[in-house]
Amino acid sequence: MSEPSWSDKLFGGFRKTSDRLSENLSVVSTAKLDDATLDDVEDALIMSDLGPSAAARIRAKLAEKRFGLTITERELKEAVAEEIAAILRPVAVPLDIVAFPRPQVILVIGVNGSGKTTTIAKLGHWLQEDDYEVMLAAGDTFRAAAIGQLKIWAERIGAPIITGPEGGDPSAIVFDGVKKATEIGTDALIVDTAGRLQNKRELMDELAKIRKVLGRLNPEAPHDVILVLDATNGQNALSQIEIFKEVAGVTGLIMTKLDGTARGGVLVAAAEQYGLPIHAIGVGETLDDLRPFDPDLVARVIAGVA
Ligand SMILES: Nc1nc2c(ncn2[C@@H]2O[C@H](COP(=O)(O)OP(=O)(O)OP(=O)(O)O)[C@@H](O)[C@H]2O)c(=O)[nH]1
Repeated sequence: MSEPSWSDKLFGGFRKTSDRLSENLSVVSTAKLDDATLDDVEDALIMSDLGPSAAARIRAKLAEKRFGLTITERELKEAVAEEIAAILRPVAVPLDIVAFPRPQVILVIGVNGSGKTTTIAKLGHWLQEDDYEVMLAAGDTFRAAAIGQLKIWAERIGAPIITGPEGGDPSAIVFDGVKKATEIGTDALIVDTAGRLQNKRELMDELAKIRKVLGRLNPEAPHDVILVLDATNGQNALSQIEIFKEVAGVTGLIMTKLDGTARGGVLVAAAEQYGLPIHAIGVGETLDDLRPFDPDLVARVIAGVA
């Protein structure tokens, strides 16, 4: 049997999300696009985690283009897909390795369990496939388990890793990482961090210290601060963006666990509300399950017309 194509896999992963939106939109069936129908569409979008702001925007666009026309369910879904794509396109920004001098320093933050460690490994693997040399740094020194897990992933992808003792100073590890990466000409240094939100002050202080230490080696670093979000958290993922944006200067997002959740609509809410680049999406637990963020395909999959 041949391997499922990427869009089949994406569609499979997003099935619960698209089923939910389809089900919510099907209340509309063939109908005249009047205020009452538009209300139903807006409610369906909100119930599917797209958020009130994206829902209002999509409603307004549908009204602008088709008010008073009779529309089939399929046409409605096509039209919704088009408006979702319009929201997603501006934030679909691939992660480019452009730092000069090398390495490009990529800090990865996110609450425990968001998929941060796995995403670091997947991202490393992805960059290696594009012929970049990658190094990892175990800056989450808060838990020994985090260091151990990252070591295992580093071995699996065959990337060097900089570690320190549990409870050690993350900025010292990052410093060592940049020095070593510079010495051996590594393209990207991907840094795991302890993304605890319980204490904003501590997190801010820790990141400020990392920035200060990095600044001594390269004022441009860190080049990227990527927030990893777990889509299954739904609206809660949005409040994490809000907080991390404020305390950590997030430059981009990766949303994980889009496979098997009905809450993938939150991707659209995040794009609409925050406008931060979405570099990639995670749709599974293996190394190949980090994927470029294709806004048109994702929009069609969410709307159930892929
Ligand atoms: N289904 C699915 N599972 C994922 C995805 N990304 C990560 N996971 C799983 O989510 C769990 C948590 O992932 P980790 O990478 O350990 O998350 P973390 O944020 O580093 O968590 P801690 O190690 O607890 O801080 C693991 O079981 C991963 O296999 C994804 O895209 N899809």
